[in-house]
Amino acid sequence: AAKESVLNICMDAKHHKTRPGPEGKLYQQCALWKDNACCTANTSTEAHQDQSYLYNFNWNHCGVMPAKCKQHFIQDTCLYECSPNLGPWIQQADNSWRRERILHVPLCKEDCEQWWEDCKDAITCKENWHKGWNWTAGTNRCPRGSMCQPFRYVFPRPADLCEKIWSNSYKYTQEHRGSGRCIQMWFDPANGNPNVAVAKYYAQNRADASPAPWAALLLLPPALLALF
Ligand SMILES: Nc1nc(=O)c2nc(CNc3ccc(C(=O)N[C@@H](CCC(=O)O)C(=O)O)cc3)cnc2[nH]1
Repeated sequence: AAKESVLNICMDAKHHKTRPGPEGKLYQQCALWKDNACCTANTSTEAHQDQSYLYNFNWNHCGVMPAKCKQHFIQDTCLYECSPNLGPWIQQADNSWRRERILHVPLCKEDCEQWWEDCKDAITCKENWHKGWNWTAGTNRCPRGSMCQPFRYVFPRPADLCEKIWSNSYKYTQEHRGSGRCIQMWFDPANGNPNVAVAKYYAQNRADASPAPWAALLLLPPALLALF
């Protein structure tokens, strides 16, 4: 049976609403989620700021991030903050700033590859952007000993970028946009939100949603097991 409880929910994190709902207007790249969102209008605006109050996170820690790369980080922020379709991948988190996180969200191949393509010449000093920064100035700066290098050295393949940058929030997949088997960071809202069906699919087919056949053995009385 479908795990209905993971459909149409918001994670318990820093800026998420308690439950999803319509927002009327969401800012620019986050507008795709306006009919049903986990973010407020305010969060959607902040997602577009270079130094937003969301996490005081600085994209420009190794010089200015090119606009064509930054649009993917904005889109990632919109998906992370606004999507009500990430329920099947919500897990407990061990961070001070959130109680829940997303883990292994199957990202469409094209979305990951375009992100990498548009960012391969951008510069960073870290592979995991969640941890290990120097925050003494109030925003993230490169820690001592970490070198500013092009993304293509820090993240040799698209999968390295999509998976490692946010502690495995995403899983790189071979699934294509429109297949109904992967989450899209970008979509045309005129055709509805394609991630609704993807969440439904994975809610029904998750490994941990139905017991493995061998689990039935646990139900055998111990005495009967002793006979074998
Ligand atoms: N897809 C996606 N998944 C995410 O989990 C995600 N998370 C953020 C939030 N980003 C950040 C980055 C750094 C810190 C931070 O304060 N890091 C500290 C450690 C804090 C702690 O874990 O207690 C550091 O050491 O740098 C917080 C949130 C933004 N976009 C995301 N996008």
